[in-house]
Amino acid sequence: MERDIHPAVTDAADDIAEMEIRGAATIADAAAAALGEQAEASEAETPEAFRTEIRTAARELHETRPTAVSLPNALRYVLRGMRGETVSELRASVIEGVVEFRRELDHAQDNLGQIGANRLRDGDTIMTHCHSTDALSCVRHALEDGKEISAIVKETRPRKQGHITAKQLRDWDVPVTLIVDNAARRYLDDTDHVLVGADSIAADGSVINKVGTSGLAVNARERGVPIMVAAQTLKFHPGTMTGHTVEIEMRDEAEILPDDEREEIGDVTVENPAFDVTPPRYVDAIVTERGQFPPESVVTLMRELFGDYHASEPWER
Ligand SMILES: O=P(O)(O)OC[C@H]1O[C@H](OP(=O)(O)O)[C@H](O)[C@@H]1O
Repeated sequence: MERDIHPAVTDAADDIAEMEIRGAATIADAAAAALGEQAEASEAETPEAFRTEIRTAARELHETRPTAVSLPNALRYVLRGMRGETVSELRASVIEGVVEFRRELDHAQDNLGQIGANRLRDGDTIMTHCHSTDALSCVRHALEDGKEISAIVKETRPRKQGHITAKQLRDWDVPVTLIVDNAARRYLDDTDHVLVGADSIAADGSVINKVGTSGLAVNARERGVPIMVAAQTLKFHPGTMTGHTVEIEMRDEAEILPDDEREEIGDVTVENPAFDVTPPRYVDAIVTERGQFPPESVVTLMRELFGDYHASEPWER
């Protein structure tokens, strides 16, 4: 069956695993697009062969990274919409589902951005962690509303995605101060909002985001700086409604300690968790395309959105 998988799927899966494609929303978008290419190019001769092919492709994409729930949510969206009696009907339904999913994702990010922008005042300084397209959508809308925004950007070790944020903000003419992660507490005194994204939001309102978010949130709370999480509902983790926890991805040690440096230090254990969990009490608002929510109340919206969720995933059948 493996040979029927389109190169667009294996390439997307490799790029997601290697973080050439990264960021929860971007990963979801790329995975959906790859499923669309699989459907388009499929040479399956029977409906069952077609279904198997799409499920196999979805499984390959699913196995890349475990934490951002936007990925399984995207795959589920497309696979649940797969219907028809013939290969061509099935193909059309998958392609249509992909187009619809990607359109909704763009709309959600745009709507969320407008809602998040309403929280920002003219002249505010934000502090960012990592690179989040949902968070940047809030800044973009605030700028479009004519507000002046400045940014303190944490570089975000070990992969320094803060540089991507800094570049985007500079392209929008936003004044940027880049700091090392360890300087964050000092600069919170100059910050009006901490603004971050999310890879997953749990049913209790916990925010799973790039490692370092929880420490930043605790420090911000101590300093009285509000913490705003920009996360479209695609980031809601349905499994957490039924007692599952969100798996935290452990990445390669070499991201922290390259081999040559390791040789100098000697035999040490290196741990490289990519994400951490910020408890709801440190978060002021979760901004979604459906409005802003205190973290403790997201479960109500999750029930509405995932009411029919059950643990068996469509790509496992
Ligand atoms: O969906 P958007 O808002 O773009 O990004 C959400 C989150 O995804 C990223 O993870 P990684 O860099 O892929 O490990 C960051 O943790 C970021 O906050």
